[in-house]
Amino acid sequence: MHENAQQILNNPFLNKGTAFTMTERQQLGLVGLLPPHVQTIDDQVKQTYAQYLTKPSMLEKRIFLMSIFNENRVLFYKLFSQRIAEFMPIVYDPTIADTIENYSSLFVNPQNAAFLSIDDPDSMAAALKNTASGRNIKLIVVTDAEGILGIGDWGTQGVDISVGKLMVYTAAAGIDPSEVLPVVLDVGTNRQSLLEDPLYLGNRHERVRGDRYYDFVDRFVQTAEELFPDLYLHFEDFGRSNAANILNKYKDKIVTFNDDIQGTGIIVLAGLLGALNISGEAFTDQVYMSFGAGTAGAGITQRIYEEMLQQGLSEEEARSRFYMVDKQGLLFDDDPDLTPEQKPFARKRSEFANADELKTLADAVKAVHPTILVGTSTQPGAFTESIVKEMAAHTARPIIFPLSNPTKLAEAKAEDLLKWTNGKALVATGIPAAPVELDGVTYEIGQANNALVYPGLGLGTIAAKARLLNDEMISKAAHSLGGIVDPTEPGAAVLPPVTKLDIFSQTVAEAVAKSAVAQNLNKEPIDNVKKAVADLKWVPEYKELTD
Ligand SMILES: NC(=O)c1ccc[n+]([C@@H]2O[C@H](COP(=O)([O-])OP(=O)(O)OC[C@H]3O[C@@H](n4cnc5c(N)ncnc54)[C@H](O)[C@@H]3O)[C@@H](O)[C@H]2O)c1
Ligand SMILES: O=C(O)C[C@H](O)C(=O)O
Ligand SMILES: [Mn+2]
Repeated sequence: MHENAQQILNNPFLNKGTAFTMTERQQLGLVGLLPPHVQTIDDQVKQTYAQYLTKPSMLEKRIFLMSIFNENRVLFYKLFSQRIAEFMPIVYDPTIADTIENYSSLFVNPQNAAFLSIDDPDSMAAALKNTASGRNIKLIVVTDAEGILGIGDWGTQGVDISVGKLMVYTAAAGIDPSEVLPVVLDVGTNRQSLLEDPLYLGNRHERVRGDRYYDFVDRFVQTAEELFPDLYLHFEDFGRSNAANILNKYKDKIVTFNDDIQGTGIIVLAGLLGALNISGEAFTDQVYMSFGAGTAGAGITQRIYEEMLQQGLSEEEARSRFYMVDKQGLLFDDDPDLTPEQKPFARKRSEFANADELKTLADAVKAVHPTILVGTSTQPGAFTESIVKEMAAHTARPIIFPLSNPTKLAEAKAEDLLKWTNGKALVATGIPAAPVELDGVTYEIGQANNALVYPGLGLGTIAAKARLLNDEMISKAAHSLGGIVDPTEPGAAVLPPVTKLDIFSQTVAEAVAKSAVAQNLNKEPIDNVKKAVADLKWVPEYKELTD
């Protein structure tokens, strides 16, 4: 046996399985290691998909697809890119939540992720080098797993969100899978059931907080930047008390992105622009209510506020359009528990005769009459029939986005929102939702999930070799999604369909890269932005491994 043959078969970036040609088999020492018939990638895709169909549950389907991912990246992405809309709920949200909750007991393969432990910070550079293994890393998704989706703290098991987000980057935007690195910062977990689980694979202690935590994050950022100079650093699912701090610390220095704050802000803004395109109402006339004013809720609010300014409102006028509701009820400026991100949007008690009574969403909706209601609260069913009907009684086309993930945490179902409002509600959901039939109209439901924008945003920023990812680029990303849906079509969705994710990721990327170049943020000259984006795109085809 050729000494590298087994290594090649075990390397998912090189392995082609039965598709190794006869010449490759001879030159690489693979003769006899594979059944004699050489398959094409299309044969492999057909066979793999047929096996996939035999798996009885979404979780088993995901486990099967991940076994292909573990063994052969090109085959995995060939299959995924042909069936993006079908596979998204399996590979990504909501099924990914099940695999995160069960990560330790399901563990078979580390999936080329870097596990960085706060108990061993001195090994960080070695750990990153070992996992990169000489690859030119341009994109990292890092999590500390304190706020995974809406399911909370999952310690080391949260690594799957980094792996999953990166899979969508490649399937949607063609980011080269050999140039990405999923990372988990294991700083402990406060989930007692994990600490007590004999199978738990992470550090068995409570989350480290304060300076030691921030020093560890900083050491990670510095080390990653040194090792990978062209890095786009994506932060995912950090906790409410850290996410914005980390973004604010680094966003003016390096190319960094917080998906829950910025990605969600972009997709919700795009969804609102789509909804108002359908209703014909003005953006600046809207009254916005955020239910669940945490990382995502505050990030979205800030983006919508920036848009109000851009559309001509003064800061004071713009602020007057926003209301935040969290556990306490409507947020007021005398509340000592407000987060720094909530403060600018908290109201004065003097604005309401009954301010002290506004302790629930129902009270707040009744007092404010919002035209837009966005849920990022992790409270299932919080958008009740009576709340929705109350909202619809005061606005012709209520815009309602229940965005909490996964499915079990959504504030409402699209179907109910349409039924309760006789089809008037303009709806988008965090997880995919089937079309709704009502009174002879088929309502397509847009998916307001940051996965619809972060791949294009990353592709555009990397293609432009931008020094930073700034607000202007973010705003352009949100606006670029307009014009894909025909708003005159009855039941039109507020956002473009996931079936076109690969196409509009390109659109987003071009808009973002163009903005970077227009602002002189590109580190190297670029004459043709479209070409720069197209040239970066990786396609899932086998490359000849012989010389
Ligand atoms: N669709 C998307 O693209 C998208 C993006 C990001 C987050 N999300 C979802 O949004 C949810 C929140 O995520 P996050 O990262 O902002 O988490 P977070 O913990 O930072 O924020 C959640 C907020 O909800 C508040 N909350 C909890 N119980 C409440 C109650 N009973 N009433 C009102 N508010 C309550 C919390 O106090 C907190 O401020 C999650 O379910 C997540 O999956 C969706
Ligand atoms: O991961 C998702 O589905 C979207 C978002 O980033 C979330 O945290 O819910
Ligand atoms: Mn997230």
